[in-house]
Amino acid sequence: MAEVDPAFIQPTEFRPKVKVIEADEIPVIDLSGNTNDIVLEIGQACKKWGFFQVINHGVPSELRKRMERVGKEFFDQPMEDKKLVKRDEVNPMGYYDSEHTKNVRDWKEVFDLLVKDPSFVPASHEPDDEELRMLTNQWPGYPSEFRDTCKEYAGEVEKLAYKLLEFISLSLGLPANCMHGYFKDQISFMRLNYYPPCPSPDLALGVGPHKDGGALTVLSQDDVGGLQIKRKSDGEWIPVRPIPDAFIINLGDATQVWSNDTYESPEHRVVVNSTKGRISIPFFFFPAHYVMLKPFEELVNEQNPARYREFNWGKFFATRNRSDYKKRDVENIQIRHFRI
Ligand SMILES: O=C(O)CCC(=O)C(=O)O
Ligand SMILES: [Fe+2]
Repeated sequence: MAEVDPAFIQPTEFRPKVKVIEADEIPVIDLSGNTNDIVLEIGQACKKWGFFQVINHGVPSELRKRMERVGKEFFDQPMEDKKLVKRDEVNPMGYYDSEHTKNVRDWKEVFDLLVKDPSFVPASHEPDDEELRMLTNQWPGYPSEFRDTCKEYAGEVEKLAYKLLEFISLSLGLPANCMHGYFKDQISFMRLNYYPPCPSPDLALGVGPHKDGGALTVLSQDDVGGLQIKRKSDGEWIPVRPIPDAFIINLGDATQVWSNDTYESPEHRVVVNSTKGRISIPFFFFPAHYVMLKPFEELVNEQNPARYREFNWGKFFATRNRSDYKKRDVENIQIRHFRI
């Protein structure tokens, strides 16, 4: 990716401004404190931003560094070696460098892996097609510790994801474990993102503006920076400052639906720069394919009726993923399409 091919060029309204706002910051929450305080802080952060960072989260710092190192070693290989584990129409897991967000190509390379191997997802987005497809991981031979490190890291981050789900449930006034059952056959996946230096960071984006789909995302970023969140009050793009050893948490569409819009799935994007490559590792905490998404009954009443009709998470996921391979002319599916 030496110079900017027209496929990467964002429409004018999506291009990043060179000057960014530094004043406002998303909250940093210490998970070693008292549960009531944590729940209160998480509730406030979810309402205002849908984004926060956590420290003292229980994931060993050494493991995270190891994960970042093996990820970097993988991406540093020649392209022909990375292509040995390239994803294709049959297996969407593995390496690829041509993802599109909103039909513009992202300036990044990616390696995707399932947290549960195998995972089962709908074979197609067609509503009446009940066939399932089995997804499995493919692993690179180099670096040799890649597979074990990914598994160990995903296991630790999964524990953190469950813990966060409990805090979020409590912050909505719901029982701590009210969402656990949805994740028994979770289709969560983990992604290693590598954003190479870009000769025209004013024209392209690492990831275009989007919302994450699942319950929540647990994101590790290195010290380079580039993630930005769209501030609800004025639409400004606010950078999410790298904090050593903190994880960034953002809510996804499923939580927006479950909470009946008490919380929103925030829009975010990634800007790139001309000098430094960047690694980030999101863990997308996704329910099982058969889960039907709808607002929790406890959060619905006459004054506050359900804002979404019930829909199947697996079909939503399958419909969204259709746009990954090629440019499409139609807008990708969004939860607002299920609004009542
Ligand atoms: O790289 C990042 O900081 C965020 C990436 C992201 O938003 C995504 O992969 O969904
Ligand atoms: Fe995202």
